[in-house]
Amino acid sequence: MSQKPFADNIHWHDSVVTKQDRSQLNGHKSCVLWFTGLSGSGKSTLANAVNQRLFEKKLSSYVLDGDNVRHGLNGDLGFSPEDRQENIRRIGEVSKLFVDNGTIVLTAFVSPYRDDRMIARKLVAKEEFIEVYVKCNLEECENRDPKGLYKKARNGEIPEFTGISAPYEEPESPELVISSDETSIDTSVEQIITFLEKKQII
Ligand SMILES: Nc1ncnc2c1ncn2[C@@H]1O[C@H](COP(=O)(O)OS(=O)(=O)O)[C@@H](OP(=O)(O)O)[C@H]1O
Ligand SMILES: Nc1ncnc2c1ncn2[C@@H]1O[C@H](COP(=O)(O)OP(=O)(O)O)[C@@H](O)[C@H]1O
Repeated sequence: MSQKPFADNIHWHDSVVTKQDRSQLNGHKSCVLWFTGLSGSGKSTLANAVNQRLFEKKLSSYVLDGDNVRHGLNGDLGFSPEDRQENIRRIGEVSKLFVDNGTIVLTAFVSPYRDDRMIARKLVAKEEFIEVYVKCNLEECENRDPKGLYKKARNGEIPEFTGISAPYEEPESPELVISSDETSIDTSVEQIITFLEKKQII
């Protein structure tokens, strides 16, 4: 079966209200802040802290979080490489819609495979995709173990666990690297906000 079996019968509708119109209304540009890193590295913590700062500045932003999205939209997916790819593909498409809506979307997914992250990157314009590598050594992630998952993974209760029994491919040229095992949450948030200001997104 072809990947898009109904493509011939589907037609694209351009929106009358454009992304530029929405950006003008919001007073800022839109983008994807794509947080990637090991479980426990701090993706959710940082994405939510940045989101809070943006909210306080009265900017339009939204967090898409791995755990939450897997409860609904991607509830049918597991953690095989194929399922992770589909997970990231869907999140990429959802992010694109948010960007079109003029929103700064912050995604917090392990997204361990370079090729999958590249698929998400290519869905939006070059300057709209900001890969944020939340770098944290495995030992520190295991010490944090906020959900007790590393313990379970070490006990063999969770197969294909990233960092333990499944790979994490480090980003080669991310727009931002946050060393969360060396940098405080506040300083990291500042680093990301400063980046958005420097790029004149906000
Ligand atoms: N096998 C395995 N490997 C990695 N992570 C696992 C696994 N099983 C469950 N979890 C929990 O699910 C969260 C990762 O989901 P993601 O959607 O971010 O994963 S992925 O991007 O598709 O790889 C991840 O959330 P975070 O801890 O927030 O990263 C884990 O809590
Ligand atoms: N500098 C830091 N940056 C981010 N998180 C940190 C930092 N120091 C400690 N933490 C803690 O590490 C844990 C990271 O968990 P979480 O944000 O859920 O990670 P992830 O979403 O990557 O799985 C949280 O309990 C957070 O408070």
